[in-house]
Amino acid sequence: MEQCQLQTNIREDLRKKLEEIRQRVEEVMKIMNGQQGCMLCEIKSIRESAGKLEGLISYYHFQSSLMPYVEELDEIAKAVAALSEKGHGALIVVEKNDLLDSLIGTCSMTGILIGAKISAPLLQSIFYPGNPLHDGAVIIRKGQIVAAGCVLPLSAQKYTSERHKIGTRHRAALGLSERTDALVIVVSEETGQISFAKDGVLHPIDVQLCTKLQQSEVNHADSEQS
Ligand SMILES: Nc1ncnc2c1ncn2[C@@H]1O[C@H](COP(=O)(O)OP(=O)(O)OP(=O)(O)O)[C@@H](O)[C@H]1O
Repeated sequence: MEQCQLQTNIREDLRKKLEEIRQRVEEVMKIMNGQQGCMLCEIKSIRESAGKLEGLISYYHFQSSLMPYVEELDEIAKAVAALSEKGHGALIVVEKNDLLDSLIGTCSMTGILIGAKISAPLLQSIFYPGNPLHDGAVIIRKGQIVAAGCVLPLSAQKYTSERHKIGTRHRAALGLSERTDALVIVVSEETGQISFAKDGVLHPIDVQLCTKLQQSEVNHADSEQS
């Protein structure tokens, strides 16, 4: 994982969530030692808190791995948060050092060249259901949406590490991330879950939570300045 400096409020939130988990683990230990209580309920809470923690850390990891390659991270985050809220499926590839020409336009039988500046409204319209380009992946290179409707190689993996069965959109994200250093963002049409695939691993992320946190960081900085 890249070295990253955590924003103060994100670090605070991580600390709170870890503390919540620690307290729950202590409760489970007490129940094991004879104290009255519901062990299953405590375990369920630990799982929920760990899931939230994973979503937050994943988002931070997502941000820090993309920052050197795209300046318009906020536009991408806004677009995926909106797509997730509306239940519109999406697949967005951010090219890093490995060139993805073989997937794009003239070098491929699929994919339509676009060549437009990255913007949240454009990404949302591309993945609007029924739009001729909504199937397949968008490819982002150096601040531009270079192509849409691109077909990615599928991974042979059919399950995530939690043994959840995954469909072809997620397998396409994994497939490209297994073969190149690209980071691939997926929004599930079925669940609205936002994930990213990197180095052959799929990580769920909590964009809404982090958007709120970033907003409160900006407000906090503004109020400190005034
Ligand atoms: N090889 C591929 N390259 C790019 N996009 C693909 C590829 N295979 C499937 N897709 C996209 O995924 C869509 C089908 O998603 P499917 O429901 O099978 O997968 P899923 O992982 O369960 O996703 P969701 O959670 O959104 O339903 C297709 O309509 C297409 O847009």
